[in-house]
Amino acid sequence: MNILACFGSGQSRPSTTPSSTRARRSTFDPSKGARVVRPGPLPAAPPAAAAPPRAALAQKRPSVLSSRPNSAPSPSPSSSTPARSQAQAQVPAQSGSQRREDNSQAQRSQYNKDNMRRPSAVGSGSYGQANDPFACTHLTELMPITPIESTYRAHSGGTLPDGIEAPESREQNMRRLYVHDEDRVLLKVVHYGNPTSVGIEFEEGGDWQFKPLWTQRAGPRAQIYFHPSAVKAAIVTCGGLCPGLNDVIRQVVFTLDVYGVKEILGIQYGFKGFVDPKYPPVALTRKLVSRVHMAGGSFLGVSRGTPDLNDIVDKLQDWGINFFFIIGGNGSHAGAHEIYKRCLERKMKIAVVGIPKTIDNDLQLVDKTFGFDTSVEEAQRAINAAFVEASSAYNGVGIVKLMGRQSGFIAMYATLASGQVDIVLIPEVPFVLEGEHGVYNFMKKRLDKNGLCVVVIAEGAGQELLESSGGVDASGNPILGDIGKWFYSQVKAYFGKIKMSVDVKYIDPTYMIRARHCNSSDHIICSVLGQNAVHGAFAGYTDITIGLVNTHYVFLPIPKVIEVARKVDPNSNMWHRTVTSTGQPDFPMVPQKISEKKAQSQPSSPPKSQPTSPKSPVSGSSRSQSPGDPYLAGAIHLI
Ligand SMILES: Nc1ncnc2c1ncn2[C@@H]1O[C@H](COP(=O)(O)OP(=O)(O)O)[C@@H](O)[C@H]1O
Ligand SMILES: O=P(O)(O)OC[C@H]1O[C@](O)(COP(=O)(O)O)[C@@H](O)[C@@H]1O
Repeated sequence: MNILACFGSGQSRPSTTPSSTRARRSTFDPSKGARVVRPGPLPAAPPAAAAPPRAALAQKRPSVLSSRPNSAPSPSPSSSTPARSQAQAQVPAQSGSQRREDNSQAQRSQYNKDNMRRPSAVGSGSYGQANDPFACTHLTELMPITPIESTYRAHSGGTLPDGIEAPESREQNMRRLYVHDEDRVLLKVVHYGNPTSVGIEFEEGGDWQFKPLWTQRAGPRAQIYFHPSAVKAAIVTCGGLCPGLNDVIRQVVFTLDVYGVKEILGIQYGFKGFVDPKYPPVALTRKLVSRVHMAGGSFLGVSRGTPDLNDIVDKLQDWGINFFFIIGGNGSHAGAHEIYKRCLERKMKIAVVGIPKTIDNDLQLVDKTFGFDTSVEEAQRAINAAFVEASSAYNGVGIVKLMGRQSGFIAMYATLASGQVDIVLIPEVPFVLEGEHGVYNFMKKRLDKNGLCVVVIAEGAGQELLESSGGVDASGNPILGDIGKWFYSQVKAYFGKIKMSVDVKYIDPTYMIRARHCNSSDHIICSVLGQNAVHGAFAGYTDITIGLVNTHYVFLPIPKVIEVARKVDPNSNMWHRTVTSTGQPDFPMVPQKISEKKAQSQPSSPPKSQPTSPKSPVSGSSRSQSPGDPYLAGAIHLI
């Protein structure tokens, strides 16, 4: 691939990795870790040698407050002086820059004291607990490192020259630039009032009590664990395309540049770029990436397929990489986690940071992934075209197939957004086509009533109806049968059989929705994710990814987000809203009358501590996922 294809001809070609760096194999040397450039001004870190091993911390994490070496010291109980006067009181005759630093420290301490909320103030739950599932791995748990004062200066773009005293207001601003390591974001914000509440999730054992789960707030820290001049970063984009990839790369590069990092490598064509000598890494600069966000795709290239991860780790070591940013989905994050573990075995001081990319939005825990909004927006164009065609034709039927191999988020959101869809079919909600309660019959009803019918079908829907190849792609993802084309031919056959004249149009915008550049909302998400990935690495975290949780950006441990791919919950409010909007009924696989159902099993009150299946006679879409009662709600609806 011509790496500059998307920039036009006026730019110079990026240089490839210098051979000298390729030849050098770096080994971890604690003494050459982070260099302290300005001793003193920040709260002292605990002695490096005292850093407990990771395993011990995982077992015994008494409090996040004390487990992080860069936690600010607890403020003295007697100190109640306002930040400014306290800071002034502590400053003897000093140089301007020294005084500025001490002021800054005192103000930060006071600020922390004033603003610190202990677990008791925010409720119990995961915060600071020994088994906190969202505690992120910090490099100091793995090896001794001494932090330094952050070089990130978002306000000024650089430090003031020595001898020039900053105005007080600037110091105050700086104090507010950093996120404290103890800041947390609540993961689940709904406190369910009853076990039948829609969307409720049950813990093991059927516990539905509200348990606060806290995630770690992302953002720049006052102390960093790598000196920018010692950082060599690598960025890779893996998996399928997604709008916004270039935006994320751009912001990672910009933010590294603001910290002062000079060496940034772009790995070409995903993980393959580590092992294919035809595509060596390219040197990335602020100038080179400044306009890449205007184009879709990834200017570095993407790929699927799994090269030997040891080869990748060899290359990271050979090239001296100590920041590794992986922009990818579930598969890439699984790879990132494996790479982190292998780096750990080799005692490499490296921050492995993921940035979730999945157009399917199928990543656990986060509000949404970047590019998803854009794909939903682009899908509107296809749905609208289907609607226009259908509404202008005699008995017009428009069918749109949308991406979503194993989850129907794009189809669901695009349907809700468009307001032009009669039926949406997704992988998570099985359906029957034939019969009184099947899809075809409902299509006929809509045609009889409105003269048109628009159907959105996710590519992973109804796979059980098709002959699948059973194969997998290079990354191990299942290769699906083409449900869109198949459904199109079946619809034509059905209406032919019942001798009803229909005009069926089929639109498959699959690659159009992910090949475009992103919309404004995604530009913003990409920017903040990219920036926070760099903040996370400098803050010393590893094996983390960045997510948007309840509108806040957080660091999440990679293992938590890849436990299982996210799917549309048919018991969720959002699915109910969607079918309320389309007006479609359930298309149950095994339609049964409620009387038959009752005869089969005498329902008793649910066993203690077991979820009660929520039933919604209105939408009929609230399907219990418990095996004994699969479609009771659908049966109620049909009566
Ligand atoms: N379980 C896994 N362990 C290690 N690496 C994986 C795993 N699954 C996928 N990968 C790697 O991640 C890359 C992207 O995975 P893929 O499934 O294609 O996309 P995505 O990351 O979007 O899910 C692949 O090139 C492959 O090398
Ligand atoms: O044809 P390709 O490039 O394998 O991509 C198609 C697949 O990628 C997806 O978009 C998911 O990929 P990502 O999770 O990597 O974004 C699926 O919806 C779709 O089946």
